[in-house]
Amino acid sequence: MNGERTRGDGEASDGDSGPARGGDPEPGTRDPDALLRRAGVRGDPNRDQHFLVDDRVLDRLPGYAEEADVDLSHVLEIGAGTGALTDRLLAAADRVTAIERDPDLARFLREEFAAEIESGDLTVVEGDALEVELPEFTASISNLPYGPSSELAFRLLPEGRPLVLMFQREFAERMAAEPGTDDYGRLSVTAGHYADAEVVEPVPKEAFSPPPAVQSAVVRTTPRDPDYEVDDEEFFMDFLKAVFTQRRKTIRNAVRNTAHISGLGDPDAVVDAADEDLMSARAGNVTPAEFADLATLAYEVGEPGER
Ligand SMILES: C[S@@+](CC[C@H](N)C(=O)[O-])C[C@H]1O[C@@H](n2cnc3c(N)ncnc32)[C@H](O)[C@@H]1O
Repeated sequence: MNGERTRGDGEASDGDSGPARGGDPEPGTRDPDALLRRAGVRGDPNRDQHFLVDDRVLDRLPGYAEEADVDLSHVLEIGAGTGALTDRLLAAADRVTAIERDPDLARFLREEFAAEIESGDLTVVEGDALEVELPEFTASISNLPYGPSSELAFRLLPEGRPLVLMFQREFAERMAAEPGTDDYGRLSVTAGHYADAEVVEPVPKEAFSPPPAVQSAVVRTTPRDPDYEVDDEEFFMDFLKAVFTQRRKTIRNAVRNTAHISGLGDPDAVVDAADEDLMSARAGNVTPAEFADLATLAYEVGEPGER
């Protein structure tokens, strides 16, 4: 642990730790405020830049993977910023690959972590994490940029690796929600297709500089196969998207009203062939396995076509 300092307690004192004082700091000891000062940045919310400055949260993030016995031989970090989390990851992992889109921050990371790059412990990839080729990694631990967080999560989840990711709190809770709860929705089913998801820590705005507009939360996902089978994964995802656009309607009406999204040529055939009770339910109460059975039936009898 790096002490019990939190944001705003007036103890931002070790601003001279790190290379600026001469010598290379031990991984896991860099002060987040000092990194911000050395990088000379403030964080631009328009570029999804909210840097973690609470040491306790930074210290706990790799711990969520460690306590789940996650293989940390090659950790992927998306959106490395000034490297406060990168530094903690270097202390916990054998090897880290850090992706950062902002060229100024990528340059700073290459300077700040020159020794770790030189030793092969760290690779800095400058680019958009939605576009660059991802390396083979054993886990990802990231404070994600919130703008593309959904796309990034669904880029990572199919890789079948454990993830510890910071999201907007509402997104995190929807991702981990169970059927029958207010938060349960398309995101819960689609994320649950790849992994078990749990919210391990809510994180207040004050943990970041600059503070974001909304609260955050850390989600840990553990990959596993779903307890159902679907013939066509793409159709399953489109079918979920379709019926959840009408979550207040019965599944019967949702299937009928959303053929333009699901691509079903004959939604009535699906309604006629499906279980009556299921057709009278609402999407928020239907389990992933029930959705999978219904999507399989829809694929067989509903004439899926162009989407
Ligand atoms: C929420 S900040 C986290 C920074 C750092 N990991 C931390 O915890 O302090 C997100 C970072 O992702 C970067 N970023 C934004 N969009 C990105 C993208 N599409 N690909 C890679 N990095 C991105 C931002 O420049 C920013 O440094």
